[in-house]
Amino acid sequence: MTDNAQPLYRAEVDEAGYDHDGPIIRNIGLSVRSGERVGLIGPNGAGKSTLMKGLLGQLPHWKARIYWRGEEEKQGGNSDMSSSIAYIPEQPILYERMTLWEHLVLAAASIGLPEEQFRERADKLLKRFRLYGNRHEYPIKFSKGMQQKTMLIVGFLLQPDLYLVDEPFIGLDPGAVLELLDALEEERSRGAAVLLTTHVLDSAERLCDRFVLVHDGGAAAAGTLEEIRSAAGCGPDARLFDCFHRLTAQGAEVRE
Ligand SMILES: Nc1ncnc2c1ncn2[C@@H]1O[C@H](COP(=O)(O)OP(=O)(O)OP(=O)(O)O)[C@@H](O)[C@H]1O
Repeated sequence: MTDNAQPLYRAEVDEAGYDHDGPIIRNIGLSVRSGERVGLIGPNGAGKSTLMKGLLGQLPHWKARIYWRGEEEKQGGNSDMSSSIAYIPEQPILYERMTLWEHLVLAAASIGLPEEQFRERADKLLKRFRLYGNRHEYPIKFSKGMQQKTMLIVGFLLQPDLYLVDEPFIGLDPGAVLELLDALEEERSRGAAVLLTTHVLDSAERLCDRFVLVHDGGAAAAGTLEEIRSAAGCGPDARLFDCFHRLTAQGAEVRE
């Protein structure tokens, strides 16, 4: 590790899965600092979504320690962690009888966002993701990409300290991907941290400061692109894509 700043968020996961018999995830450690973007990458079925579900408290079997600003999170504790995290899911979660604008009003109310700030942020995001003209329509009737953008707008509206984002690039057109990368860059400048899962390795390489490569439920490598290259035995110009293929063919386990 080159940076000694304390992580905003750290998870040390011993075991995670859907029942006690066969954990899907074993021994993965990951951390995110303020202003940092960390990519969870790995082949289909490696365990990325399972890990994300665990971090969100949605798994039946979860043996892990979570630290927020250096303090271990205890169940029933009164830390500000949960109100400081926004989750942007891959499968949109939408209310059937609410317009896009009403989704935004509800999200803003959940964090007590003042009216003026709400309108300013909402208008900017709706224009940025080209849904301003659709704001009084029902997202349940939107295309998949428009629904994905709706989830992004709701997440960005909240301006949390940490974003957990599942497969943000799938379903977006190239213009929307560029807007997403720009929006994430702006959030980084504000100091927000991002932990995302993705298969889109060229966008991940462009965006992320560090990576955790999940393979067979463990971490096959973790670190900056340079560290991933070295773990994969790749040269200094190797793309993340090439390292990914080398490492998923090898399968050594590490703990960050
Ligand atoms: N609800 C579930 N119940 C039991 N097993 C599950 C469930 N969801 C996923 N799994 C299993 O957990 C393993 C990891 O799946 P997971 O969805 O976490 O992979 P992933 O890395 O996100 O894959 P992908 O890139 O294909 O989305 C797979 O073997 C899968 O069959």
